[in-house]
Amino acid sequence: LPHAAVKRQVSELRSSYDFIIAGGGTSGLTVADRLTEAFPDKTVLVIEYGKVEYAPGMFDPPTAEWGGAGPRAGSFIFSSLPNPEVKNKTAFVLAGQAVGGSSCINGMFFDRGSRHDHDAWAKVASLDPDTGAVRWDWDGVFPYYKKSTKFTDPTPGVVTKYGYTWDRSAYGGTTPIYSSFPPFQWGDFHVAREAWKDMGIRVVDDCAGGDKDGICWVPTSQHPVTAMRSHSGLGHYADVESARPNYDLLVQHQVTRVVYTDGISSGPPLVEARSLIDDSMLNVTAKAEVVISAGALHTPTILQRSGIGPASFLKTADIPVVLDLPGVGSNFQDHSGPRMSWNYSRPGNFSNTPSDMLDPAYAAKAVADFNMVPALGPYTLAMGNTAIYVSLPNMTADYMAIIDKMRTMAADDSAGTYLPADSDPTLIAGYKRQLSVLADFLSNPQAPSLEVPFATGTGFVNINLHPLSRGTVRINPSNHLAQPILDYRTGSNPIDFDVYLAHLRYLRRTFTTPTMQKYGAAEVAPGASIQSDAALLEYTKETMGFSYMHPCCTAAMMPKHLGGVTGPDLKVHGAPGLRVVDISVLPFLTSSHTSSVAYAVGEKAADIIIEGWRE
Ligand SMILES: Cc1cc2nc3c(=O)[nH]c(=O)nc-3n(C[C@H](O)[C@H](O)[C@H](O)COP(=O)(O)OP(=O)(O)OC[C@H]3O[C@@H](n4cnc5c(N)ncnc54)[C@H](O)[C@@H]3O)c2cc1C
Repeated sequence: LPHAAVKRQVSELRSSYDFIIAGGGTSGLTVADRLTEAFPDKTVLVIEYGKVEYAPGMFDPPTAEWGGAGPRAGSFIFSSLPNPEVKNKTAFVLAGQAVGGSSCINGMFFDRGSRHDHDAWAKVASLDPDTGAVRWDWDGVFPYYKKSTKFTDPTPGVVTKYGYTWDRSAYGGTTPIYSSFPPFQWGDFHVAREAWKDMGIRVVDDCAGGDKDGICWVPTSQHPVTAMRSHSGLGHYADVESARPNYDLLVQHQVTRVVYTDGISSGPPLVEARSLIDDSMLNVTAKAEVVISAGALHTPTILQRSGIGPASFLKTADIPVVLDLPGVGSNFQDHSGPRMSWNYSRPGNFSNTPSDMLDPAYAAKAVADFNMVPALGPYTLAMGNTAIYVSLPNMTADYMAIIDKMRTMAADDSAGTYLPADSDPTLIAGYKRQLSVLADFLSNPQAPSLEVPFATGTGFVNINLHPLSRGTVRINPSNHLAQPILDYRTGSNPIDFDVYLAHLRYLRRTFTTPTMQKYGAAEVAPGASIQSDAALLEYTKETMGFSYMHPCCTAAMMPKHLGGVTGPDLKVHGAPGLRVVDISVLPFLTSSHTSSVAYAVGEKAADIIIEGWRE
């Protein structure tokens, strides 16, 4: 690391910093990179729980067990509370614990939110562009999606082979967070795509430009030549090109609290951290601001330990209330959905398929191919590159029954009964606002409700992009420094089950398309015998994937009277000198995987902060 200082010892730290960033993950390092670049005379300290990993590709596919349970190094591993609505099952969730955060361990699927997500986000957050408010609608965020990644065209040979399409006008960034298409697809990559075309789903050249209802090729966050994972620990730290003596990183420290020494109006707060090596504590002073970027599962823990959160909960956890902010750790969401599978009675002669990786000779060649320059072979594929995004109106003629239920719930007093019992009235008001905006959103034929990604083989992952159930992330009252308690509450709003069923009924049509029938496709799960709503509901509960590793929204950007935690400038309501910049600030999930959103939030936040401090 020739240009950036890695601080491992407390004695190496400066006596104070201009900016302190709690969490060196996807968003946090984006902000650190931009601030140190914009202000060479101001110092920035990032305090990160995990380790710094020098070698690009530390978490790349060749080091992982093929087809295994996925990466574990550099991860927080969670098991949620049992879900009463879903047979008391628990969610298995990972989050990144390394310099680079979850971008070090994610599936590298690099799609973006749709324009309708961001326009709805701005509505929920009560942002009216005509009033001069910071814009988080599509026009306000699209430039930051563009800025946040460097896209490289695939080679002509690869384009001809797989038919990749893209729209150059959706890109244009130069920062070394790479986005590219892999030089490999499994032999059956075209089957699901063709079947979906049979169903009338439109083909979109590139979904990165905001319009993503259709079949899309989705780039991978990987280097265009080496196919190595591109993550923020590289692109916004180790690979930063210019010298940055003002950019310090303290690793293996847990930010425990922010402390307002002279009361809440005395910001910026001190930052208190604990060494994970010897348990010693330290305080660091921020002269300008503190930015919390610890991700959706840990940002609320830092706030709650600091006495910033729902007063009723803080009291039960024996934490003095510094600021009653009911939204901290509320509004917890993740993508979820049941799976489907089928088999073929006349399988195509596809060369090659994932089962070839069970052949040691093929697997060894795959590793050798990946290590070539340029990289080749199956390991360049990460988790796949194709997906459909489908709206409710394009899925079922009955969609208005779902929308009407949402509108009724948003308008009457029942909404609160679907939130945790101790929810503050402001949270209920905010939830009603969300239901109302999401009802408009989901009735829009261009706004996706279902995503099916990674479609090769004989199984589908069905993602409900906009679940209505809301959970909580709270510190463990009996051990504040332990990992937080995740209460997913999946299915606590019963309308979600209507949506899962609509998705299943729609998607099972895939198996009867001419393309699938050419190979003798037959549905295995749910299976031909599972037809009634009751049977499908039972199937859904049995096979539900609770988390597609996109936890979000636990410090939502909404007004305080609607249960929000941050304003459009990412400042925590009522807490001077303190911002949250990470995936926690989303009011609700975007129609996408979330790393691109975390980068875009980081880029936009950095511009807001720079603007505020430019002399
Ligand atoms: C297994 C997995 C697969 C995924 N697959 C995809 C995918 O294919 N495509 C996609 O777009 N998205 C995917 N995601 C989601 C995406 O990567 C995340 O939403 C995004 O990276 C989150 O960014 P963030 O900045 O909010 O948090 P993170 O990047 O997680 O950063 C938070 C950082 O804070 C640190 N931290 C936590 N607590 C403290 C503390 N108290 N003190 C100091 N530091 C702390 C953590 O160690 C971490 O480095 C996946 C996520 C996971 C975990």
